[in-house]
Amino acid sequence: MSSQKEIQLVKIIETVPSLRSWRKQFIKQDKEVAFVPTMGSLHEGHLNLVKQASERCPIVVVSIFVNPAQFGPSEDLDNYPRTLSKDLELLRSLNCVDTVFLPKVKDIYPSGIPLEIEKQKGTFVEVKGKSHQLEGISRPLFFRGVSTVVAKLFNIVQPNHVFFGQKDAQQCIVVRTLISDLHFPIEMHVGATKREYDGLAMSSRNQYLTPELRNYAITLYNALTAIKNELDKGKRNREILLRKGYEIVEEAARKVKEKNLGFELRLDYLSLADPSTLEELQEIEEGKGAILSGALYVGKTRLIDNLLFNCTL
Ligand SMILES: Nc1ncnc2c1ncn2[C@@H]1O[C@H](COP(=O)(O)OP(=O)(O)OP(=O)(O)O)[C@@H](O)[C@H]1O
Ligand SMILES: CC(C)(CO)[C@@H](O)C(=O)[O-]
Ligand code: BAL
Repeated sequence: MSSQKEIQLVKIIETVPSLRSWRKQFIKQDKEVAFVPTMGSLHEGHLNLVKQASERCPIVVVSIFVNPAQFGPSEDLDNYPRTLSKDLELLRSLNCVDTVFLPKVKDIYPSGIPLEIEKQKGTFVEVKGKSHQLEGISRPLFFRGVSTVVAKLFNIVQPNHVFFGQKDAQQCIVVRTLISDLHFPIEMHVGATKREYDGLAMSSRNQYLTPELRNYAITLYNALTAIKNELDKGKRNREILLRKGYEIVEEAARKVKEKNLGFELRLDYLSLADPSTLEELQEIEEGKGAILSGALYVGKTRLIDNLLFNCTL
């Protein structure tokens, strides 16, 4: 008998009909399928979701698709990191992924997908009421793009369980609503945010950061942590809470300016929002929770992060 651990082969599927016909066998075998949608450039945050998926289901599908519809016309679609061979290596090394789905843009968007909304044709999905706040203020078409691709991928993969990361908190809320409103027979799971040694949330976009930018990328997490500490101490007023966060960002931005580092540290927003409505809270009522989140431009790189207070996604 060989002492070597059996290495599981990872199937790579690139077309919708092949994915569908591969998927069919598990319906007949009554085996549940877990699905982890990604845009690739994988890191420990993604891999952790994949491991959770394999603990839940015997069959695991990961998709890698950089979805044009969720990028604004002046965002980083062209530069978004694409590291397919390394991604496949990482997924193989986990030894628990059955199939990696790599669809083509033309198959997901048969009518094409220009980034200008007036030129778009075809079918789009919008989760109204959960998409216009927070991230939706800075990225007005972002959740329309996410909801559309997620609905298409769910229809193609037909998963029983799907896994998303807390790092993209509003995305979790939008997808949960979509699953419920469109009656997808899917159970959603949210994995905790994986962080670097100093607390920076792992993100594919961290690859854009030079060592100098990386030193300041932690500012958002520091601001959120300071606010969370105040919450834990019993403070409940928005102004008092957020002031702590603004001070931390202002201090770091001042340092960047003084040192003449050649980039700008700019806060996009800090938010203290109701976990169900996503509306901004003036005061956190007794027994209620909040989503504490923000976005920070570190040079040209826009990073997001969040911490939860007395709530889940
Ligand atoms: N640090 C993390 N911890 C846990 N899950 C994560 C983390 N980063 C991303 N995810 C999750 O992985 C899935 C795929 O995300 P995506 O491919 O966009 O990666 P990303 O690192 O979030 O990239 P981006 O730089 O675009 O934010 C999403 O459900 C996302 O929430
Ligand atoms: C869910 C997703 C894969 C849709 O493109 C993307 O928004 C992401 O990676 O978080
Ligand atoms: N993880 C979210 C993908 C995006 O920012 O486009």
